[in-house]
Amino acid sequence: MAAAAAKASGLLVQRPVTFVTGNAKKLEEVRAILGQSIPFQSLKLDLPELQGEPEEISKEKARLAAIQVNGPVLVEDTCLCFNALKGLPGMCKWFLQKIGHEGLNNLLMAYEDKSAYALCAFSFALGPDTEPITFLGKTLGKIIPPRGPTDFGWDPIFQPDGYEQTYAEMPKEEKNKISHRYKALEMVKSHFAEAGYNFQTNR
Ligand SMILES: O=c1nc[nH]c2c1ncn2[C@H]1C[C@H](O)[C@@H](COP(=O)(O)OP(=O)(O)OP(=O)(O)O)O1
Ligand SMILES: [Mg+2]
Repeated sequence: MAAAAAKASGLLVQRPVTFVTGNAKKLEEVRAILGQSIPFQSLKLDLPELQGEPEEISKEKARLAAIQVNGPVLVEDTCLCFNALKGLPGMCKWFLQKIGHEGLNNLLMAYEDKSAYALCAFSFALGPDTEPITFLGKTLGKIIPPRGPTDFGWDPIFQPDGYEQTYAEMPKEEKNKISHRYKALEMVKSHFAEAGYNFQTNR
């Protein structure tokens, strides 16, 4: 209902948008990609690593975050999906932590098909009583033995289609122009522009 009201009149929303994540590298990219287009504050919270379809995980994260923040929240869930494994390992934070880049490569050893996609699901909720809306961004590529800096997740083993470099080897600006996160955020921006939200930036 709040969303409809904001849409109808471009009404002031009395709170700032809070991007909730426990991952500093994600936050860095979101800042770089959004620039000044959507002003937001951030909150470091480790939301539960839920399982299920990416869109549902993301929505549930937004519901949990909106309760904690009691205001407008933006969250995202990202997964790396292997086509040979029908989209698994999906919820890959624990996979990465336990088996690493080598283990993720080994998962594909039995398969010819090394193709994969990075999927990012952003969800936005105006508050704890509104249903989150989700925006998906997907970048296709393949899984390769690690190359490049190892400071962000599975970046070293993901080489996007049409590129000779892994996400990790690319300059940040390049990754941020083609990434799953960039694509999802383009949709978030369009939604914000259409809805005409006018968020108050300080409480
Ligand atoms: O662009 C990326 N490039 C490489 N690795 C990435 C990327 N984006 C997420 N990742 C990693 C982080 C985590 O190991 C898993 C996603 O899990 P995911 O639950 O979405 O992230 P998280 O738990 O680190 O942060 P959050 O507090 O927002 O849930 O993939
Ligand atoms: Mg997480």
